[in-house]
Amino acid sequence: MTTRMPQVLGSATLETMTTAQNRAVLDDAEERALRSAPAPVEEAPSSDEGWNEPDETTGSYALEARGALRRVAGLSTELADVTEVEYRQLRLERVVLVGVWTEGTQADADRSLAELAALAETAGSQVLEAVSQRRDKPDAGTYVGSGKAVEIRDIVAAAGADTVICDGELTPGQLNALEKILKVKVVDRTALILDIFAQHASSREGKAQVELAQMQYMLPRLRGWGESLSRQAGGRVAGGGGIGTRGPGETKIETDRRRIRARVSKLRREIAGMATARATQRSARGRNAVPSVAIAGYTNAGKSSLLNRLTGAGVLVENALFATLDPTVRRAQSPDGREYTLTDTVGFVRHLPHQLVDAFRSTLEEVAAADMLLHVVDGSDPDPLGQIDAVHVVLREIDAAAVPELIVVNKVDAMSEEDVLTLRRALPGAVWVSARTGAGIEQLREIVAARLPHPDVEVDVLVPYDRGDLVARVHRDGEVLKETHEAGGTRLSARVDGALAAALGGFAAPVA
Ligand SMILES: Nc1nc2c(ncn2[C@@H]2O[C@H](COP(=O)(O)OP(=O)(O)OP(=O)(O)O)[C@@H](O)[C@H]2O)c(=O)[nH]1
Ligand SMILES: [Mg+2]
Repeated sequence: MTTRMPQVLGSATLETMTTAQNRAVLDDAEERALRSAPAPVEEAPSSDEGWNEPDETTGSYALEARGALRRVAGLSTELADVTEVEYRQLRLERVVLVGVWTEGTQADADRSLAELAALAETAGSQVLEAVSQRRDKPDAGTYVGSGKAVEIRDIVAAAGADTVICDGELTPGQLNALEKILKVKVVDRTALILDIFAQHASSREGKAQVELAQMQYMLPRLRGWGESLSRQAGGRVAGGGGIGTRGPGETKIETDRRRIRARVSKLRREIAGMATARATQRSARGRNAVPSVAIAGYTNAGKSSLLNRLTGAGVLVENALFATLDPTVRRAQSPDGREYTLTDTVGFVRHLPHQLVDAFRSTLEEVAAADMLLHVVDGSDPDPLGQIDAVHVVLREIDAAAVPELIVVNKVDAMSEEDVLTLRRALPGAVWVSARTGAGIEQLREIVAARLPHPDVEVDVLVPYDRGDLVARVHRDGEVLKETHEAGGTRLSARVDGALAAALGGFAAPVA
């Protein structure tokens, strides 16, 4: 009695349209798309591999398709081009924030919304209102539940907002259903963070990584002509759309999907190439046995400020979330003269979208490959311990949990004495600094120096005065325990790595 195929599509009709051979390569959605497919309106860029798939360009339906209705360019509200992804077109200007909290205290919920507000402002929008709701779990259909959604609609209308941002990652269905009720654009936290990353990416690698993450986010959320394919493919055929709107919309979606998939694999290859280059640089540094220290931590904790303070790097510091996306490597020197590298990295956040962790994996490898981690925490934040937990979650995800970590509580200048005392009890092993005033920085340098991996060969050598280069190398790469100047040269007792020990091999000091 009931058929799964939409009624307008008799399989007999399909049979007459396509050859058996063609049908073999078409999936259900493509078949439905072809049924009313207009001639392709635009040409795909030839560089996008995967675009010229046989089912797109060959087959007996081509003639039929040419006789079908053509879409008139410029009247469609859907995406004109996959590179203009949906959320880039968002104008997040006047927004209302909506949160659902399922666990924790009211204060936790408020903090989460305050962070969402900071994210929204960083993305360039003005926050008009924020509402949160306590539920056992988000409503599967509308995230907040349909009754609450109606209340929110009134708030949105009264505030004159054009966008609602939900504090979580919503399913495409939830986003759709909410938009229907609220009558404004609905965006989730993941889309918001992706938007900030897109605005801040500047290097070729950063841009490619952000685009990859955006594409991954967008794939399951493509919509055409106001209806989402996933709703239709899921069997719940939308009532209002009708034959004419549904078909061409789907065609475009399938086309976009293919192009996005092709773009995703191209981006993956590009990013892998750039990651290889960086891994080579890293292993070159490794060969010289220069210890590496990575600065990681919650976004806006002051990581870049700390790098600047420790090395005079001149890296961008901004009171904005995710100001830094590209890793910056600088040389630093310990008080005893040993060199090491310091790497500034992208900041973390609670529930960092998995698409971003995945796309930025190669950048984050800098952290996993480091000898030591300076985990910078904003001590003036209302919830520093929560930030530390969130950072640990991401560190585990990128396999960096085993790297020795030194907690650096920053912004002590902005903390009350009481807060310092409380936090000191919770973080007994931490170093306390202010990148702004310089307080605690010397102590930090010393602790870092003491914790750097120690070269493992102890030597006692007499280096002739014409080999000042070797003495300099010992100072730079090794650890000098004792140095005296004697008639025959510089007498050094030091700890060095294997390569340097070999270079010093011929200068063993005479036993006294
Ligand atoms: N009061 C105070 N503010 C600081 C201190 N260190 C950094 N800041 C401020 O904190 C904000 C963020 O600093 P950044 O160094 O950009 O922080 P980040 O961790 O690199 O941030 P992202 O790259 O965005 O993740 C800026 O407004 C800094 O001026 C400090 O010791 N005290
Ligand atoms: Mg930074």
